[in-house]
Amino acid sequence: MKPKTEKPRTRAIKRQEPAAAERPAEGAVSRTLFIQATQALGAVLAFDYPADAVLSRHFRDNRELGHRDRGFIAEAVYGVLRRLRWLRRIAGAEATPRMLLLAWFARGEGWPMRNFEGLASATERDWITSIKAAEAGEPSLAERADLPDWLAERLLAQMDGDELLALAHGLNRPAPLDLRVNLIKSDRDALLERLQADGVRAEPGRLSPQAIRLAGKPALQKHPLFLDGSFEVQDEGSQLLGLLVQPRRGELVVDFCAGAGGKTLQLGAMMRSTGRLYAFDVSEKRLAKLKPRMARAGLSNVHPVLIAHEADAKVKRLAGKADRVLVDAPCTGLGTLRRNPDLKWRQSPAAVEEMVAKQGAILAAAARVVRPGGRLVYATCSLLAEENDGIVDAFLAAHPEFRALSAQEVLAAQGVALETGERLRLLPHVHDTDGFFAAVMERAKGG
Ligand SMILES: C[S@@+](CC[C@H](N)C(=O)[O-])C[C@H]1O[C@@H](n2cnc3c(N)ncnc32)[C@H](O)[C@@H]1O
Repeated sequence: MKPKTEKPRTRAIKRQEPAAAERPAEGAVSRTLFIQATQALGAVLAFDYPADAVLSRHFRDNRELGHRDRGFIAEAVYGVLRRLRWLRRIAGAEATPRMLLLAWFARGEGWPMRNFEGLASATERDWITSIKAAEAGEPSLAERADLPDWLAERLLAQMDGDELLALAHGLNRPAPLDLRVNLIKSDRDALLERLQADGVRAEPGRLSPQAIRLAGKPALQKHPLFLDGSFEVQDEGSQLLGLLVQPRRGELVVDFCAGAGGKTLQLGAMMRSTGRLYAFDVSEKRLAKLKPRMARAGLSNVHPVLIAHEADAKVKRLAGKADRVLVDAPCTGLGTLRRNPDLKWRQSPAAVEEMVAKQGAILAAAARVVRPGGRLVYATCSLLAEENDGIVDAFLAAHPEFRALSAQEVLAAQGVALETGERLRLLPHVHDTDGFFAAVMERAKGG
């Protein structure tokens, strides 16, 4: 079963002002805020919807929550999601959301006992004291990695135990905030200077020449440079996928799985708003989100096209015509666990199987759109070989008219020095980006 993606429901709870006696010690939080976090966590742990959607709903239903309170709740919920397996080991397999949160603050955040006064009952405080001692028994590798067994097993087929732990550690750290400069409106140095002049702590990205990495997570949605389209938020790793496509002015380019257009906007800007860039997707809702972003970015070369499926007549009409095609395939998203830690608990072997079938079909359909001599890029934000090399190997075996190009060489030609070999593999603990995979292929001139 694929996890659901929309419409979470959480119960609104009334917020009362804490009585003087309830006020927290320094570093602690109020009893009311803790109850809010418990409610939000309970809703998230149903795993019916993505955690970010459940939290947004919770905040909409509880509008009195201020910026700091929201931050506290979100961080607490994400903290528990990242370390859920470890916390259940400490707090018990049947631990309630409240117990998980108490265990998280006691062990994960290392709160001293005085922070629990006024927050937890005497019985709970006794329990917290007991769980502050080390847990019994040797944890398994999957428990240490805080991954479900099935996922740890698959990753262990691709790497050794030490690397798995290093990867898991990288996936359990919060992701930094990266921006991509819009090349038709600004350049990186100029944008950096303007942001820094506004007090935004920022530095050039280390991998993508279009990237700026921010210190902390400033809210920039109302910043004039965001509103005038000078930048977009885009993970630096994701930007490298756009570089692999390397679109040029005047070309016909297809972003086959465009979604809300994270990469479409980058491709459109690299084309300097010339040529034709088709943004295909099966989701009307996601494509609708692309439209205001295109306008803000000042792009007039993007054509969003809603398709029913990959074999839609609108796709077939472009057969053999595109200079470049990007397939940013739907996937399990396991490379984005830093941002979406709930995914490791919501995905399943059955979901992987379903994805693999879909990915193969989409890649084969997208390949038909590539002109002879044109380029095809297949990418995912998954860590699993079956969604990555497995799809590309099967595709190349069945399509002798396509040959592999070296991702490393394509990037090097654009000034990106990355020892990645033929296929791009980005990993959080190595590159400090989300996990990404990409393969670059070219259709033979007479193919
Ligand atoms: C990884 S997301 C794309 C993210 C997007 N490229 C970005 O950079 O923001 C995969 C997208 O594939 C779309 N999709 C799923 N099945 C598809 C199909 N058969 N044909 C085209 N797009 C499809 C999904 O709706 C989703 O938006």
